[in-house]
Formats: sequence, C-alpha cells, structure tokens
Amino acid sequence: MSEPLLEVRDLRTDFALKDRELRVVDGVSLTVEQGQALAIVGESGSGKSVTMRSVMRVLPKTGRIVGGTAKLNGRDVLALSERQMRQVRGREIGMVFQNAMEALNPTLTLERQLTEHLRWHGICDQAEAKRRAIETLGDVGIPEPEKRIRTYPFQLSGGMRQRAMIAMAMVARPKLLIADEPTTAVDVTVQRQILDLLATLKERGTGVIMITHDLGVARYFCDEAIVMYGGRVVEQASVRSLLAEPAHPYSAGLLRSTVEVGGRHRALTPIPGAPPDLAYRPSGCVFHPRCDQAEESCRKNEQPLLPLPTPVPAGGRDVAARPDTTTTTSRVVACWKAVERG
Ligand SMILES: Nc1ncnc2c1ncn2[C@@H]1O[C@H](COP(=O)(O)OP(=O)(O)OP(=O)(O)O)[C@@H](O)[C@H]1O
Repeated sequence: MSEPLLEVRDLRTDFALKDRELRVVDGVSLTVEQGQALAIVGESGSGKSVTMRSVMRVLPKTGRIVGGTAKLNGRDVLALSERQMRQVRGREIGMVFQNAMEALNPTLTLERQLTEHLRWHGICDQAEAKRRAIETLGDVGIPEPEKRIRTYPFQLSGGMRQRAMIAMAMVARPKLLIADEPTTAVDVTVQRQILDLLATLKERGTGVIMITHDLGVARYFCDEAIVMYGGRVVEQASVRSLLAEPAHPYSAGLLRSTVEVGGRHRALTPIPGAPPDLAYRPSGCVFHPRCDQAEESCRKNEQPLLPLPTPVPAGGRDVAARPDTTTTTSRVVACWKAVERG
C-alpha cells in the first residue's frame, strides 16, 4: 500500500507557563489520504488548532513540540530544518485560517500576494505566476478574476476575502489543505459556498483537514473524523458512523449540541460543565467530571483508545465485509464502557 499523505503519530506539544509546562496536545495520532477529508472536531480549547499548528510548525513562542512524528508522504516534517519547512509551508501544505486577514497582507494587491508566493517558492516565472493567480481566483469562485486581481483585501466583501485566502493557500497546488474553522466568520450562504469549494478541491485529489467545532460542517464533505477533548483523541471513526452512532459520551454530547447544516434544526442541548483546565487535568478519563455515565473506574483509570467491535448487521458478516470505499481507518474510542457496549 502507498504511504498516507499525512501520518501523525503520538504528537505531544507543551506550552511553557511561568512555573511549569502545560501539555496541550497529548499523544495525538491521525492519518489523511490523498483526496480524503478528515474533520477534527471538539469544543473550544480541545487542542485542534495547536495540533495542526504543530504539524505546520507555526506555534507561538512559548509552544514546543516534545514528541511524535508527522510524516508528509513519508518525510517527517517535525525533523526538518526551519529552512526546509519554509518550502513545505504553502507549497506542500496550504493553510486556511478562521480570519482571512491573518493570512492576507492588507497593503498588497491580490496579484502581488499570489504571484510573490509562487515566485518565492520558485514554482514559475512572473508571466506564468500571473496566469496561475488569475486561474486560481477563478477556481475559488471570484468573478472577473482578471479585474479582481488588482484589488486590495479590504476592497473585498468578507466572503470574497475568505475565497481569496483559500486561493492563497491553493495557488501553489499543495497536496494537503488545512482549514481551521474557515466558515466561522461568514454568513450561512457564504459558508455553504466555501464548503462546496473545499469539497471540489477534495474531489480533485487534495487531502483536506477541516478543524471545526460543528459536526454539521464535518458531515458536509468529510470522510473521517477525530474527536478531541483535553488535548487527546477520544474517538476516531468515519463521519457517517460517528453521526449515526457516536460511541464516546463526549461525541454524543457534541452531536446533541450541534445545529444541523442544510437539514432539520434540532434543539441544542449543551454538554453540562466546562472543558478541563489543562493545568489541573482530571485523573483517569479526562471527560469523567462531565460524563453522566462515569463510574469509579473512570475516575481512577486512564482510557486508552481501543478498537470498537464491528457490529454484525442483519444478514450476517458478508454485508459487514463489503468494502466501504470512503473510509480507511478503524473505529477506536477512549471509553471502556463504549467498548463493552460494542
Ligand atoms: N500561547 C498559548 N499559551 C498557553 N496556552 C495556550 C496557548 N495557545 C493555546 N493554548 C492552550 O492550548 C489549548 C488548546 O488550544 P487550541 O487553540 O488548540 O484549541 P481549539 O480546540 O483549537 O479551540 P478553538 O476552537 O477555540 O480554536 C487551550 O487550552 C489553550 O488555552
């Protein structure tokens, strides 16, 4: 079998506080294949952004990767020099942020930003760079790209700015696109258009990692999902099975607190309590203080990720054995009760 596009194993990242180190990413593993979309879901503060910023190696000064590997087509990007890493960023991995202004320079036209990006990576000459920049702006749905290329980011509407940022991330045609809550700052119509655009990129073979707190967004076009809580992965499953039957009580809580995209809206039931203060990580299962199913053992014992037994559907194993072409990973969950329930 060929190597995965991205394979992260046992990633650990700390932040230096005044008097101690704070572990905010604690042994995260994930895999993305070419043309596959992985959702990283979880409440605010669960470690989604820091996980992907660690892979991109764009952490704040106090952040430090203390363990793990992140192999992009077999090459561990965590072991690269900063100079080599600058070649990876933008060229092999594109990143789309929550706020377009974080990625766009307000003082430069789109033409300058897009062409300089291509020229800096030595991808093509100026004439070709301009041609590609116009083509990419068209690809992301910016009308009249030949004209719009001369505008500054502040002259664009919020939705168009978001598209321009995706164009920036895509112009060098990276194999992997990381989108960190790309639809949070835009209205529902633009949200839909951005998700359609990301779905098209996926169909063309780009691997996509979508960071979101909204399972409805994940459902829209992601194949696989990991659910993060307190810096750890608590469940990994295909989006389809996660939405149909979340195994971890936290995943089930997230699902109950999610508004559906494009479908029926259901009453929101927030998960009681608050995410953990990582400086005072609870003993045992990190979710136990908020879990209505927690028992003494959950308070005492850490919960490793364990495979969930595959249920035998009516009709027997032959049906279960039918290959599911949209998923590549097995289903795992960090809850012994969920594993026991099967
Ligand atoms: N510069 C920093 N110094 C110390 N702690 C930090 C820093 N940046 C993030 N953290 C902590 O790391 C943890 C994970 O943050 P992260 O931004 O990855 O969460 P998230 O799941 O992406 O949430 P959100 O959806 O709000 O972005 C949080 O507890 C956060 O407080």
